Amino acid sequence: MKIEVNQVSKSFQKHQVLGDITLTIDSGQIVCLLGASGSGKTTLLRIIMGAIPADKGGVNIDGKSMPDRKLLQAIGFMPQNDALYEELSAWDNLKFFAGLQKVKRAEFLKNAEQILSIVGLSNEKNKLIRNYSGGMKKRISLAVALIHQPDILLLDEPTVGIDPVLRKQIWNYLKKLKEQGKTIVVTTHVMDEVMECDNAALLRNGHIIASDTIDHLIDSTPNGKIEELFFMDEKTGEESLC
Ligand SMILES: Nc1ncnc2c1ncn2[C@@H]1O[C@H](COP(=O)(O)OP(=O)(O)OP(=O)(O)O)[C@@H](O)[C@H]1O
Repeated sequence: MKIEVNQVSKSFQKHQVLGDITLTIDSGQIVCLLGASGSGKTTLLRIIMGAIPADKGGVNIDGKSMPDRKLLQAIGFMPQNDALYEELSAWDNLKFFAGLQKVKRAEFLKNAEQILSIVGLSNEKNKLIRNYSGGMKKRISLAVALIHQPDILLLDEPTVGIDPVLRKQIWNYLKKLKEQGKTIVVTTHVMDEVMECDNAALLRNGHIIASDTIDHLIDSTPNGKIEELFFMDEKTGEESLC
C-alpha cells in the first residue's frame, strides 16, 4: 500500500512541529524518519495513521484519505511507549489485540507462535507483562503490531533496548515483510538500522531537509559516513553543528 503525505502541517499550542511535509512511501519500501529528539517523527507517524489530525494537508493511503476505519486494520502501529495490559500475560495481550483487529482464532494461533519466536519470547509468553523487562515489553509491543499481518507497519523506535542478536533477527523479518510488498516506516536513532532501510527522510525544525535513498544521502555527506546525516545543513547540504 502506498502512503502519500501531502503538505502536512501541525502545531501544538502555537508551536509548529511539522510544516508543509510532503512524502511518498511506496509498497515494498522501508523508510526511516531521522531527526533529533523533538523533531516531529512521532507526530508524523501519528498523523499518518490518523490518530491525530493535521492542521493543514492530509494523508492518503492507497488513494483513500486518512483517517479511514477500514484502512486502520491494514496498519500495525508500534508506539514508542508500550500500550500493554500489565496484568495480562504476553499471550493474552496478543490475543486481546488480535481480537480488536478481528483476527480469526485459527489464524491467530498460526501467527502468534511464529511472531513470538521472531521477537524471542516463545518461552516467556505466559509471564505477566508487569514482570517483563523494558526490552521484553518492546518486543511484545512489536509482536502486537505484527499480529494481524498488516500491510503497513509504523514502528516508533522499535528496537530500543533490544540486544544486537535479536535486533538482527527482527530486521531480517522486517526485510522479509518488505519483500512481500509491505510498507514499513521506522523512526530510529540507531545508525546500523538506517543502513537496513531503502530510503530516509531527514526532519529538521519541522521540515524535511532531505529525502532520498540511503546510498544517495550518504554520498551527499562530506565524508560518506551515515552519522553525518544528522549534521547536514538545511540550505547548503553541508555539515553543520547548529
Ligand atoms: N500532544 C502534544 N501536545 C503538545 N506538544 C506535543 C504533543 N505531542 C508532541 N508534542 C511536541 O511536539 C514536538 C515533536 O514531538 P515528537 O514526539 O513528534 O518528536 P520526535 O521527533 O518523535 O522525538 P523523539 O525522538 O524524542 O521521540 C515536541 O516538542 C513535543 O513536545
